[in-house]
This record gives sequence, C-alpha cells and structure tokens, in this order.
Amino acid sequence: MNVELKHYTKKLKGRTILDDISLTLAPGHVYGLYGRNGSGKSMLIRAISGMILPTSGEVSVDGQRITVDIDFPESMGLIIENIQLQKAFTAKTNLQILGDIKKIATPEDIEWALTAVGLDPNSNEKVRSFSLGMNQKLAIAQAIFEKPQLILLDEPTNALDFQTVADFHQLIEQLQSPERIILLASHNRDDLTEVATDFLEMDAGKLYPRTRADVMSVGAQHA
Ligand SMILES: Nc1ncnc2c1ncn2[C@@H]1O[C@H](COP(=O)(O)OP(=O)(O)OP(=O)(O)O)[C@@H](O)[C@H]1O
Repeated sequence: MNVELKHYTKKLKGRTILDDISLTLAPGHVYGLYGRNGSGKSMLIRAISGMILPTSGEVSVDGQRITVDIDFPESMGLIIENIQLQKAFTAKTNLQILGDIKKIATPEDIEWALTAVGLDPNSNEKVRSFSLGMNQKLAIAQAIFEKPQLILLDEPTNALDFQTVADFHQLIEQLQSPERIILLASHNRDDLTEVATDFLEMDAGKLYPRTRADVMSVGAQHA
C-alpha cells in the first residue's frame, strides 16, 4: 500500500488549513507527525482518511483517489478526536459491534487487541464507567483489532500513564511490518522519538520532512 498526497490544500472559512502538501507514505514506516496545537495534524489525518474534501489537490491510496474513486482507504484503523464508543456495553462488545461491519476480525483478534492495550477482554465493566485512560486504550484497540494496513492515530498517548505509554510503544513496534503504514500524530515530538522511523513537522498548515537529528536537536525546528 502507498498513500500519496499531491498538492493537497484545504481552506476553511478563508483560512488555509493544509497548504499545498505533497507527501508519500510507504509501508514499513512509522511516521511521527508533530507540530503545535492548531498546526493542522488532525486535518491531515482527516484528509488521508477521506473525512474532508480537498479545496485543491488530491490524496490517493494505491493510485485510487480518496473521495473520488473510493470514499476512504479500505484497510484503515483510525483514532480521531471524539471517537464514538457505545457506553452501555463492555469494551469487548464494542469491538464485536464494530467488527460486525466488515466481518474480518476473529474473536481471537478482538481478544488480542484488548489484551495488547491492557484491557481485560473478559471484564463485565461497561464503557460508561471507564476512566479517560481506559477509553483511550479502547480507542487504540478499535484502531488495530482488524490489523489494517493503514493505521492513523491522532494523539494516541493522551491520558495514558507512563507505563502504558511504554506498552504502547512496544505495541507499535509489534505492529510495524513491511505491509503496514503507521502514522502517529502528537503535539509533543518527544512522544514520537521512541517509535517513529520518519518524522514530519506540521507548521501553520505546511508540512516539512525532518530527520531524527533535526528532531533530537533542541531548537532546530518550530514545534
Ligand atoms: N470546522 C472548522 N472550521 C474552521 N477551522 C477549523 C475547523 N476545524 C479545525 N479548524 C482549524 O484548522 C486548523 C488545524 O486544526 P487541527 O485540529 O488540524 O490542528 P492540530 O495540529 O491537530 O491541533 P491539536 O494539536 O490542538 O490537536 C486550526 O487552526 C483550527 O482552528
């Protein structure tokens, strides 16, 4: 799978939110997307996932244009803000409900994903009583349980404690494969240095490829 943005521009209310972005995402890589609050990271994820239309330019997956040839990338797992989970059900039931749409995940996949994020697959606890961190774990589980080829996670470590962040990094390493693209977005670039193989900085809607050396050297970039 290859994801390609060509001169992708998004304007909203007269403001340029994504500014002439050209980018190729290749399998095997873990992309760390960082930048200040409001710089456009979430919008870039929305663009790749087909949730917004470009003002000009295009995004394509394996040559198929998103929102033109196909609505969204077929094999995709996603965390965006305000993921809607069914609060009256357990974590496992939530994944079963989501899994019923595509019917590609097995019960073992669901158990694996819940265990991988540190949730008990056999718990009877309903999502309504989950802590913020448990909600975030379930959000990660729903993004990975179908083992998609494209994983886009916006601020995945929000509300996670230190140990759980370390477990999350291990999970990303486990998920990294020659067939899969992973993109992690964070306002904090230090969140990304453990796991990302490639770095992208978003600044006021413009995207800049960065090297690890750029990211590690203090004050060398905007964020
Ligand atoms: N519905 C909207 N209408 C107009 N502007 C919007 C809308 N949604 C987002 N924006 C603007 O788009 C810009 C990029 O927002 P985006 O959420 O992508 O930033 P971000 O880098 O993900 O920020 P954060 O780190 O705070 O999540 C911001 O200036 C925001 O105000």
